[in-house]
Amino acid sequence: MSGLVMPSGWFVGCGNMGGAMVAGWVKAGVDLSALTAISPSGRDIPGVAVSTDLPDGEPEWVWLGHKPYQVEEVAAKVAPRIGAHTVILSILAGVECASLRRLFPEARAIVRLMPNLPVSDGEGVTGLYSDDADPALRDEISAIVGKLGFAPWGEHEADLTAISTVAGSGPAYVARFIAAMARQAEALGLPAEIAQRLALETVAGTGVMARASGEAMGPLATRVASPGGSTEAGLKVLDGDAGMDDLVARTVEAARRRTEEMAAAARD
Ligand SMILES: NC(=O)C1=CN([C@@H]2O[C@H](COP(=O)(O)OP(=O)(O)OC[C@H]3O[C@@H](n4cnc5c(N)ncnc54)[C@H](OP(=O)(O)O)[C@@H]3O)[C@@H](O)[C@H]2O)C=CC1
Ligand SMILES: O=C(O)[C@@H]1CCC=N1
Repeated sequence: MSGLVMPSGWFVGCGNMGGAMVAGWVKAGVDLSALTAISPSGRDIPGVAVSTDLPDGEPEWVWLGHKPYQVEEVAAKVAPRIGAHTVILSILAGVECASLRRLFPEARAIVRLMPNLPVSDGEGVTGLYSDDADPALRDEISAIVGKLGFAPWGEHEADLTAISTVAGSGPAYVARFIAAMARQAEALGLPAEIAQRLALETVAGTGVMARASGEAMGPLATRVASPGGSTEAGLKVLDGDAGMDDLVARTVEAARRRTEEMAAAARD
């Protein structure tokens, strides 16, 4: 055990993302004995007690991990069960603090988090934001969420949109990039399994190396690309019109627009 104890409470909707957070805490040795995952299906969630209904007693922390469009329905059940000491911690994409405060008027504090899936291995990114959490609560939350990886607090609520559309969605984008690299390795004649593995190891290895050295991406790429060589020829395509920057800009903008739509839906 890490000595860290999760405050008593509920994780309401603990699916792909909530389950990844629980897995990360279990690996980090966080004591989850006071946490109950609320799962309508009652399916097993390794590392945490599961209930199909809200347990008795007033929770200290309530994590919201269901889908954003379910927030009104969930709040109708949860809000009457919380007290002035309860903290709401929401991972719902787009749903703003003001919307959560409207739905949970009694809560001690409203905290928004934007995690990503690698939290399951302590390698995640989790953006944090609150209008009303005091410094002691922020420190307590940072200690727990910091066990899942990099966990910066945003200065403005809009920072969470940036974190969501880049880091929250990021593992899906990176998965597409790895798959595209693997397809090309296969097209050049490698067996599918080797092609997949080399694409994955290339991305993972580059990340590990860059994190260890702190080297910026520009010089890193330059170290690979010999002048007049093959990488330079490849980079001219990636760096050209409608290349990587344009593709990523359009991708992130589409995610940002959808985040704004989800925020607007929850404001009603
Ligand atoms: N997936 C990701 O990478 C990220 C997701 N998020 C956010 O996390 C949230 C969940 O996404 P994700 O984990 O992918 O979705 P999932 O569908 O995997 O999980 C949602 C969970 O909600 C539970 N649920 C369904 N209906 C209700 C209800 N009425 N009351 C309580 N719980 C309910 C389900 O429980 P069961 O199946 O046990 O019945 C399900 O496991 C979303 O709000 C999303 O914006 C944020 C960052 C990244
Ligand atoms: O797709 C979504 O809406 C959420 C937000 C970031 C990752 N998944």
